[in-house]
Amino acid sequence: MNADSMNANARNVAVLGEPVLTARNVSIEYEVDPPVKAVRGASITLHRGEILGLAGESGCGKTTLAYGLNRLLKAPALMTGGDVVFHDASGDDVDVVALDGEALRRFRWNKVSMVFQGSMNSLNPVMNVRKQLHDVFSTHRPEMRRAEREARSAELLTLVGVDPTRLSSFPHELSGGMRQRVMIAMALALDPQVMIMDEPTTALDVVVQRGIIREIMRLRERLGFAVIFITHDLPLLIEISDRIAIMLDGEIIEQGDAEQIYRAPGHPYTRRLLSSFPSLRGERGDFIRTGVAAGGAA
Ligand SMILES: Nc1ncnc2c1ncn2[C@@H]1O[C@H](COP(=O)(O)OP(=O)(O)OP(=O)(O)O)[C@@H](O)[C@H]1O
Repeated sequence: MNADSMNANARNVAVLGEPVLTARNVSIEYEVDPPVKAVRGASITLHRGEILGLAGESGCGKTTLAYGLNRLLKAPALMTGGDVVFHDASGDDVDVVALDGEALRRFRWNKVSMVFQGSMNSLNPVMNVRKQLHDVFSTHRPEMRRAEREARSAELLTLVGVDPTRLSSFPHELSGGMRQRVMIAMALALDPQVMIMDEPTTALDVVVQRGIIREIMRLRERLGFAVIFITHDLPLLIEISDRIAIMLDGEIIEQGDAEQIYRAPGHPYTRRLLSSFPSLRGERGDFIRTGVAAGGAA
């Protein structure tokens, strides 16, 4: 991260203040034999417009927590305790754990959307991009007319850096990077206030990854949504996040400003995690400067 973007992030944190999603003491178990306590008393606060990075080694519970926050858990996973509250821009607080039926359906994707690990493979192979985007609107915005759906679909593709002529393409006609951009467009379709991104670029090559991350950063600046960004790539996380939460064995063991976590990690595990990425230390022990946050098209 360069000095300017670091300062911009610091400013964001300073003016953000207001939470958009608060999780307190969330516990999630897989009810198998023996049971797996995948998330244990996790508390996080996501502020309006910020990027909160969630880091930790494989199996520590990041994906399970993300699913819990968006009420996407399926058996044998069960949230055994805790509160999740969404603080809507309208001023209403939504008890996410209590939502069900129609209210839950309306909440998901409208308020909080998710880009899953490997989600580029979850596009329907026999439908073109237009139909898949239009379906989001027919389900969630039935009042939209066809011409509006078409215009919004084209606008969304443009936003994520895909030519709108691709609306007519089928998934197999797109590269992996393009498919992932289409998934991000779908997650953006209903203008959510929070996007949860679980390893959104891991399956892609590094150059394509960087392009997509840059696009996400730009979109966040422009549209103002908050992001929970999950990845194994701690250097990337330090570079793009305003704040970082570190997870170990189902617990959030440390949470703070990205710069603070980088410069003065409080927990021995965080120090170990940081030292496992030698690339994080330049000659002067400064932030790496790859320019992801700084811009330039992919
Ligand atoms: N369906 C399941 N049944 C039983 N245990 C599960 C199930 N899914 C996940 N787990 C366990 O829950 C724990 C947390 O898994 P989770 O996938 O949330 O971790 P993660 O940090 O996201 O890992 P990764 O980075 O590899 O995706 C792990 O011990 C995992 O083995």
